[in-house]
Amino acid sequence: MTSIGGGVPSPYVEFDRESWRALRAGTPLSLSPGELEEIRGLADPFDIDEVEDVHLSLARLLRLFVAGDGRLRDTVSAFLGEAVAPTPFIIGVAGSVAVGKSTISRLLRLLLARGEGEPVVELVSTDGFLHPNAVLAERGLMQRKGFPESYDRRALLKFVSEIKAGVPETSVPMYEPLRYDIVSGARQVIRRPDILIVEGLNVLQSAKPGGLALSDLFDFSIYVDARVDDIRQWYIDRFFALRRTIFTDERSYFHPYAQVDDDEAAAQAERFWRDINEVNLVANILPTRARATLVLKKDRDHRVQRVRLRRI
Ligand SMILES: Nc1ncnc2c1ncn2[C@@H]1O[C@H](COP(=O)(O)OP(=O)(O)O)[C@@H](O)[C@H]1O
Ligand SMILES: CC(C)(COP(=O)(O)O)[C@@H](O)C(=O)NCCC(=O)O
Repeated sequence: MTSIGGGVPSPYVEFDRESWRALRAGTPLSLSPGELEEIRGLADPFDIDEVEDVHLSLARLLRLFVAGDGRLRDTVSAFLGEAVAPTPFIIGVAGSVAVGKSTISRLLRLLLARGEGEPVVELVSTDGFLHPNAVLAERGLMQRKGFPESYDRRALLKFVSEIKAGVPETSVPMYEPLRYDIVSGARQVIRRPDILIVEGLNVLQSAKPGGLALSDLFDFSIYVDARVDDIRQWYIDRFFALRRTIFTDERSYFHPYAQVDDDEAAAQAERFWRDINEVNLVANILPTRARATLVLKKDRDHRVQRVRLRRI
């Protein structure tokens, strides 16, 4: 048993990369190099070793959890003497800006969808629930994008509750990173998936006293973790990669940063990191880490080096 210091036993089982990899237990690699390229985020050096060493074991564990959920439902059905309809299995993926949540979520979606019975797996990012820029500006929150108060938390909770309740169809608003804003009127339609992945900075926030938190509806949650200084560097590296790509588009909110010199761009990226994203990480996101079922800890090179799994 691992200890959390002072001799107090830890509620987690901890694995290094090698011992976690062994838990893949023959799970086949069902992903081509082309598919890996498609799901990899910009400036994320994610590679096939990462899938083989980390995510196949994780996919196996998630499938076991989904199967266990089904057995629990059978138990309740037996108790009630009538069949209880299955509800979607909900997975939350949390962590800082620029930590690589989207890549991991896209990969899990693909791996899980290729499991036995080919379940329907949907992925929703919480950015669609950000208030539009006009609302953020009116509330003085433009420098707080990504903070809990920058989201329509009620709408997000309603959406996940609807999914958990098994509604046949629902939809979520859409965010366009290029324009840095909600696309007015656009919706992503979600039709009763077997598994839903909800990815975002704040998905593990706790509720106000007496309230219901999003994470109360999760069947499994993952926190993607790394040292703050390493994430800062990844944020800046990605800002430079975006400068060479998306920011060159005149419609990009960040287009002005494609036109300044490298020193000015670096200074601006540092400011965005220090004044917005690091404050949010330290004040709001990191404190939710202990609520995750599983923590993936990345090293400086973006490679997962340790995995912590909560004892159930
Ligand atoms: N300014 C931007 N313009 C366009 N795309 C962006 C911008 N910032 C981030 N992205 C993209 O949005 C996605 C989510 O990024 P982020 O919220 O930082 O989470 P993470 O890096 O953990 O996936 C990533 O795929 C990233 O490449
Ligand atoms: C869109 C985000 C708030 C992330 O949204 P999420 O899907 O995690 O809810 C974030 O990527 C972002 O744009 N932050 C604003 C600060 C910045 O531009 O760096």
